[in-house]
Amino acid sequence: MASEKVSAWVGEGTRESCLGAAVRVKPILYSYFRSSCSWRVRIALALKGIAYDQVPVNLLKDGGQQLSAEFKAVNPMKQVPALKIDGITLSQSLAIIHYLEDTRPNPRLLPQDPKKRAQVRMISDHIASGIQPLQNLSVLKQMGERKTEWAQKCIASGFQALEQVLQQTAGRYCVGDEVSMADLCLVPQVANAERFNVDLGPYPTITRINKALLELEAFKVSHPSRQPDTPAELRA
Ligand SMILES: O=C(O)/C=C\C(=O)CC(=O)CC(=O)O
Repeated sequence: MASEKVSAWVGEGTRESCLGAAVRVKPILYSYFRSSCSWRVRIALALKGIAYDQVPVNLLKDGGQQLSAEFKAVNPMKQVPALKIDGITLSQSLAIIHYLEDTRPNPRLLPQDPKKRAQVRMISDHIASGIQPLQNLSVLKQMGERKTEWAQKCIASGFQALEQVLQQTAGRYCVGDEVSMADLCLVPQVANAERFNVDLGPYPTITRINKALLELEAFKVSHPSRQPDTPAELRA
């Protein structure tokens, strides 16, 4: 955390102007460049054209800045992302994305058709609850030398199911031809798979959709290689 950003840690979503009226201030995203859950939210903010400030929280430095008393005051769950917006602080990436969808509906990230909507939520939950938490930093720390093998196993098993599901739901993207919340979950999870050297050969649909999504500007600007806290050696 850069010292000039400290004020952001205690800032509210709104401030009083000199005339006393509440003025909407830019949302503040607490993020870590390589956190897949933070990336989901960065994509949503980019797609919806929401300007925001970023406060980097380094998950490795100082024993993990997310565990500091300072950050715990922002998010008692001690995880990124957290988003200060409209006077409240939200955490949990899917809850944040749902709030953005409810308050800033364009472009929509959930299809109108109830069946497609359910499929988007099904895929999002499968990744956000069924894959990513099993290979999260806190779990991998417990796995010691088996860390990579464990991460590969969890991701591969989740991707086997996902590949089958996508063969039924996908068009150009995860569900039909519209970018949805499911796509915001897919791309960061594929990046984690690549990081842990998971063989993506058995998942042609996942690979094809990931490639198509990475061509979109919102996925590019939010990419871990282009964040304020991306180390020089990992910059694009
Ligand atoms: O630089 C690091 O190694 C620390 C943490 C991460 O990558 C983020 C995660 O915990 C994994 C994830 O978002 O799925």
